[in-house]
Amino acid sequence: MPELDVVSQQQSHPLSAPAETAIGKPLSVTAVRKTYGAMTAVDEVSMDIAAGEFVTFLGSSGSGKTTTLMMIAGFVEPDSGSIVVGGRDVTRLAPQKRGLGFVFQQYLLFPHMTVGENIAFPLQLRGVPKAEIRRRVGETLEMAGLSGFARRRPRELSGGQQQRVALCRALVYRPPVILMDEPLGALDKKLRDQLQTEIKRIQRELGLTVIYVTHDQEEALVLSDRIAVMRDGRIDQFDTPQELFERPKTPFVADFLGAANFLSGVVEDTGDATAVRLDTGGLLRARTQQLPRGTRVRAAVQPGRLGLCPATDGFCAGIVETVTYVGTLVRVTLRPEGSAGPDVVRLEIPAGRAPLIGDRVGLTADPDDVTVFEAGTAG
Ligand SMILES: Nc1ncnc2c1ncn2[C@@H]1O[C@H](COP(=O)(O)OP(=O)(O)OP(=O)(O)O)[C@@H](O)[C@H]1O
Repeated sequence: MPELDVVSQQQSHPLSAPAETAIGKPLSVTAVRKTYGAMTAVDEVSMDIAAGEFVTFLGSSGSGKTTTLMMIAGFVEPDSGSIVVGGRDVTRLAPQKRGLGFVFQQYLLFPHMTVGENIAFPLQLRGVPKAEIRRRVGETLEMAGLSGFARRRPRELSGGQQQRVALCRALVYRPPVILMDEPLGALDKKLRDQLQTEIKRIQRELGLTVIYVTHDQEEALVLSDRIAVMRDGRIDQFDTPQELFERPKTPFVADFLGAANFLSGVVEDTGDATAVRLDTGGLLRARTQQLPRGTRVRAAVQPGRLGLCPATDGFCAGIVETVTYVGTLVRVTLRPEGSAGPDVVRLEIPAGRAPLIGDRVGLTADPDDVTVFEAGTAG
């Protein structure tokens, strides 16, 4: 049984603990709202997060990610709505009474304490006996690859090491839910990739529930079981990375996650697929949404889902403007023919099929990869 697998993995882990303390708890946010004067920072956000799930709040600056996280943490009081962790309503509880762990961008380590003392601190607060503290600090350092660093002070560590200590300090008392706000934001890409892998490994091994804030799409895609895409204090869509890519519910989601191409047109035919007569003249088929004939629409296609064909065969023809090699892929930009289309269409295709700059080519797309939005849909 899968549940037993999770428990047995945990028991073999250095941070092993009874299942009821080590496995993450579910969390429900219901209609939380926060205003600052006339500004609505978070507008009736609701979500149910399962035990052991890794959820990311993704959105541009000012979309309400941090405010939502801070309401869950207890540092910001919601105007209305409720927050329930593991069946307990914590909406009006002080942060330290919620039993949650935090890791923020600024590591917030105590500079006068050693690494070991920093990690021991949350356990001391909870009155854990000294011998037990020593054991748990040692185990946590080992898990984070920091054995041998216990006596150093934070200033004697690199940024990545300090961030790992901050992670250890959040993990050491085995909180059922860990909240992370751009914890890797200050680090360079290589270190970020490495720590992303570690965070994910630890989260899986301990079965923790994690809520993670980032504005970095790639980071969200790598880490998350589900992503809440936020805009203007609301959740546009809360789904798995695959669903967000394949079935974006708004143009904003299509654009934010994949830098989609948008092509305008009018629904000409419905049936097995929706046929869209594009402003550039061609016919594009989409299987995703049925809209009445004559509806003005925008069709979204991700760059990786477009293919090249002879200029006369595709739904759109154009001239290749740039070809950029990115490993085994090439990024191609195409200037579509006709004055009514987008300025440029972006494709990402295998390097072996790269066209030449100046080639006149056509575009193809599988109807399953085309999402159609009514023109005027927000975003
Ligand atoms: N204490 C505050 N007083 C007034 N306005 C605030 C306060 N905190 C946040 N806001 C506003 O609420 C909105 C949401 O802010 P929030 O920090 O939640 O966004 P965010 O998505 O986390 O952005 P970022 O990625 O830039 O951190 C913003 O417009 C912000 O200016």
